Order: sequence, then C-alpha cells, then structure tokens
Amino acid sequence: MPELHRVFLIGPMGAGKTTIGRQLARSLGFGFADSDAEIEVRTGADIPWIFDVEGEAGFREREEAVLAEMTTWDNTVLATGGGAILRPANRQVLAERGFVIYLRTTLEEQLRRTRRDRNRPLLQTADPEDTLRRLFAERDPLYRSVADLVIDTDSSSPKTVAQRVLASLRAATDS
Ligand SMILES: Nc1ncnc2c1ncn2[C@@H]1O[C@H](COP(=O)(O)OP(=O)(O)OP(=O)(O)O)[C@@H](O)[C@H]1O
Ligand SMILES: O=C(O)C1=C[C@@H](O)[C@@H](O)[C@H](O)C1
Ligand SMILES: [Mg+2]
Repeated sequence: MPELHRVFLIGPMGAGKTTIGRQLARSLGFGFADSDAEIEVRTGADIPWIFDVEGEAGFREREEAVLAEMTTWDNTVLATGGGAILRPANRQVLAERGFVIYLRTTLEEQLRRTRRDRNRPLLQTADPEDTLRRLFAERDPLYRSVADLVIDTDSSSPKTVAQRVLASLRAATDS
C-alpha cells in the first residue's frame, strides 16, 4: 500500500485539484503545493504566456522538471496540472512516490467550473466542450493507470468532497 505522507491529486481542468487539495492539506496537517503555480513562479510568467512563447512542448518540459522534484516533497498534498499524466516519466514518479487520487467530474461540470477562467490556454478554442471531451477520451485511461483511488466530485461542495477524499484515503491506507 502506498504511503500517506505524499498525496498527489490528478484529473482534468476544473476537477477541483487546487481547491480540494488546499482543504485536504489542512485536514491532514500537510503542506499544499500546486505544480502549475510552481511552474509560474519558477518561470516568472503565467501559463498562458508559457504556452504562447514556448508552446505546449515548452510547458511540458517545465512540468516534467518540476514534478520530478515536487513528487519527493514529504508531508505534502500536491495538485498537478490536468496534463501531468501525459508523459510516461511523470506517470512513473507519481505512481511510485505517493498516494495518487484521481478527481473526476462530468463534462458539464467541468465546463461550468472553467468557463469564467482565462488561465487555461488549451480551452481557448471555438468549442471548449468538444476540447474537454477529446481530452477526457485521451486522458481518462492515463489518469486511471496511475490512480490508487478515483473520486467523483460532482454535486458536492469542495468541503464535502475534501471530507469524502479524506475518509477514502484513511480507509484505503488504513491510517
Ligand atoms: N466540488 C466542487 N463544486 C463546485 N465548484 C467547485 C468544486 N471543486 C472546484 N470547484 C470550483 O471549480 C473551479 C476550478 O477548480 P480548481 O481550480 O480547483 O480545479 P483544478 O482541478 O485545479 O483545475 P486545473 O487543472 O485547471 O488547475 C474553481 O472556481 C473552484 O472553486
Ligand atoms: O489539461 C492540461 O493540459 C492543462 C491543465 C492546467 O492545469 C495547466 O497545467 C495547463 O493549462 C495545461
Ligand atoms: Mg489547479
């Protein structure tokens, strides 16, 4: 059974990784870290800028470097970017180094939660719903391949989801 001192949250944009991760960290008495935020701090630029200037490939390079390091941080809940599972190297460090929770949500809910936000360059398309559907088809098997636990986050407040995650985590790790 993977150990509980590192918890990694994976899942698509709008699944609630950042929101729920913060609450979960508080409940566990852990630190909270977010790979997207860490990439922005280290680059000195926001994610849309990185995509504009360096392309998605440039962003993925930065993401792999940051995850290689952040997945070694103890007593931490780590929220990852929606595409963190795309690279095999990332899947390996996530699966090997901590307890991985896949936060799932419906397309409709994802759309609602990401609509107001301009900070997700992959969704700046003519048809974000179609983009989310395509990304889900491509990525759901990858999320599942590294997940120790899958949690549906629909129709519950972030607080309730965080409590459910905590209960499932405790049951799954027997701690
Ligand atoms: N269970 C929930 N119910 C309602 N709203 C939620 C829930 N979880 C998150 N949200 C809201 O949805 C939006 C997106 O959540 P959040 O930023 O945590 O997602 P994320 O998984 O970190 O996305 P990204 O991969 O783009 O970083 C936020 O405005 C957040 O308040
Ligand atoms: O789903 C994705 O590929 C992404 C999700 C965000 O968390 C960011 O990591 C970035 O916008 C890319
Ligand atoms: Mg996030």
